[in-house]
Amino acid sequence: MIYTITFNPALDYVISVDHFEKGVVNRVTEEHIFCGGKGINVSAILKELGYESKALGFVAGFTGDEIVRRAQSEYGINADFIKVAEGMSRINVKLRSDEETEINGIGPKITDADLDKLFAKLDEMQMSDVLVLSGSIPKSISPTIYETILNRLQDKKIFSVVDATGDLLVNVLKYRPFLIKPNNHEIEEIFNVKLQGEEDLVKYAHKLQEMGARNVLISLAGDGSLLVDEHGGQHRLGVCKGKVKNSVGAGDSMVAGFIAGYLRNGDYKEALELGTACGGATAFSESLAKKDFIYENLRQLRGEN
Ligand SMILES: Nc1ncnc2c1ncn2[C@@H]1O[C@H](COP(=O)(O)OP(=O)(O)O)[C@@H](O)[C@H]1O
Ligand SMILES: O=P(O)(O)OC[C@H]1O[C@](O)(COP(=O)(O)O)[C@@H](O)[C@@H]1O
Repeated sequence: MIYTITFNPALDYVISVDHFEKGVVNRVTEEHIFCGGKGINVSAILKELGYESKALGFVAGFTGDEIVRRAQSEYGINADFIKVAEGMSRINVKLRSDEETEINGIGPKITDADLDKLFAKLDEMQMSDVLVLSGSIPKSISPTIYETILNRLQDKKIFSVVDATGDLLVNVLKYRPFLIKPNNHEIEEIFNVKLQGEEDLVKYAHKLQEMGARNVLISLAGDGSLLVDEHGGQHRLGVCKGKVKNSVGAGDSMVAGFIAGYLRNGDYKEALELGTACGGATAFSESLAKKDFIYENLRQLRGEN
């Protein structure tokens, strides 16, 4: 079974404004609301690819109810969220204008008793299950929570996938996650450097492996991605061709596609190609990508069209 955890799900409020200006009233020309949060997005794309998963995490308030409703009705995923008493789930604003700007909210208060309920669900995990830990965590939780979870599951020999930023990511590397997927900006933040080219990408991927990661997938938005696999293989791939509509969720889609591609027969090239097709298909869609469009992008990427 595949489990995803979204500690801080959100309603993504995606708005378009012509030439956004600070300090004045801006009028929205287009608006959409989607159910979001990294783990939920991963579960949604896995479902498109034919893989069931259990989407775990915490929700609160009316926004939390709406997140669960949409996760089930729009994505058809098995949403097993814990409802917490205080606060509300986030509304994350995604502003599309001359530049893309994101404003991500804080999230509800999660108590130790709430966390215990999550641990009880995780205790059901079996050997070879996949656990996807992705996204930020609400301020009310200790920043060591990802470590706590992986430490707790250490003896179960699960495959863990971590898509998070800063210390949240760095501190779990000692648990040898199967896959991490930082983007280039996150690498720069972690190592406090400015990446200077392809050689630097390989260099920092190797550093992350030395720190414990097994497979490192660095995503580069419109410039594609680099995978350094645990056997030392380097795979550099470009992107699918298309017109970008909304790149929110492209990274999560790539993670889902990579997992599904890998689960098919353990082949890294296939995993990276399917991840790239999912990332591209989401970037070229108004919301998360649908199955047919993902496979259309995969065929285009492989030159089969
Ligand atoms: N503009 C784009 N054109 C084509 N593919 C894209 C585009 N943006 C993202 N993708 C695909 O999605 C993947 C993940 O996107 P990225 O923006 O790097 O992730 P994140 O959202 O985590 O920062 C990229 O490696 C690429 O394959
Ligand atoms: O938990 P974080 O880091 O605040 O990110 C949450 C946001 O990331 C998303 O999951 C999209 O992530 P990506 O664009 O990186 O795939 C949104 O749905 C959500 O608003």
